[in-house]
Amino acid sequence: MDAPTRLLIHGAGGRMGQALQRLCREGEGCEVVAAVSRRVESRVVDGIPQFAASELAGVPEYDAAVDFSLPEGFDAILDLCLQRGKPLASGTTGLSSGQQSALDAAAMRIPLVWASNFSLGVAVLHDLVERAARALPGWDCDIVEAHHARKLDAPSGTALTLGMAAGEGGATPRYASIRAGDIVGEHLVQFSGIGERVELVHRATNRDIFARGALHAARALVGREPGRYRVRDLLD
Ligand SMILES: NC(=O)C1=CN([C@@H]2O[C@H](COP(=O)(O)OP(=O)(O)OC[C@H]3O[C@@H](n4cnc5c(N)ncnc54)[C@H](OP(=O)(O)O)[C@@H]3O)[C@@H](O)[C@H]2O)C=CC1
Ligand SMILES: O=C(O)C1=N[C@H](C(=O)O)C[C@H](O)C1
Repeated sequence: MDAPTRLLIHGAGGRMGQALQRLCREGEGCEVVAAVSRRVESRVVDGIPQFAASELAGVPEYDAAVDFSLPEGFDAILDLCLQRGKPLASGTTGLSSGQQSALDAAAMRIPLVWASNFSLGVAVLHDLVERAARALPGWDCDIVEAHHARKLDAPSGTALTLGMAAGEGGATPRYASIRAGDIVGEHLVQFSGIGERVELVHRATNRDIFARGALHAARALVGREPGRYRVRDLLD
């Protein structure tokens, strides 16, 4: 059997970080060697070593990093992966255009993937949206996304990426955001013509779909040439 992939999880104390740590404890072929959050209360939780963001430079050796933090924490994990020459799988949304450019530059030196949504369903939805936009020229295109009340960025990263797919197909999307309750993540892309409407919808009901996708991507990056990979490049 292959040795488990040694992972650094950045943003470990958050909703996604907790899901990632639980899945790694349950299997997934990964061992978490460092769980990094803004602040830590205990040095070890369920056998996983915990580090504060201020201690990032001192984390132990790892094979790949998985980042689900916030834009203000993103630069530090990208820098660490560059210094150590290690792959990075990031799902942090709300990044600035400068941070996206930094990802492009880093991809000359390390293998990395950034995805606004690591679910398989949304990967398929991108293609459907582009195809619908191409087939329905002149129709109105609206993207409505709904997330839990604590989500900070709007529109969601997924909505913006779906908007780019619609744009590739020639549409000019408008965005609307709902922040309510504990909604995991829902995206509706609506094309409206005269007398008819096409609706493409994805509903996430569990964060494990994102976490599994990111863990798979992180493992798949190990040993690859430097480059900016897409989720679909890393599917089996
Ligand atoms: N691409 C995808 O498939 C998905 C992307 N996301 C995105 O992932 C990100 C995280 O989401 P979620 O888990 O819900 O958010 P949370 O707010 O629950 O968690 C954020 C985590 O990041 C940590 N953090 C914040 N600032 C820093 C920093 N400066 N340095 C290090 N760590 C920091 C927080 O630390 P502390 O615990 O100490 O506060 C916390 O652990 C968001 O951008 C979200 O949009 C979410 C789901 C799926
Ligand atoms: O913050 C979240 O929760 C999510 N964020 C991502 C986004 O901004 O699109 C992906 C998913 O929808 C959940």
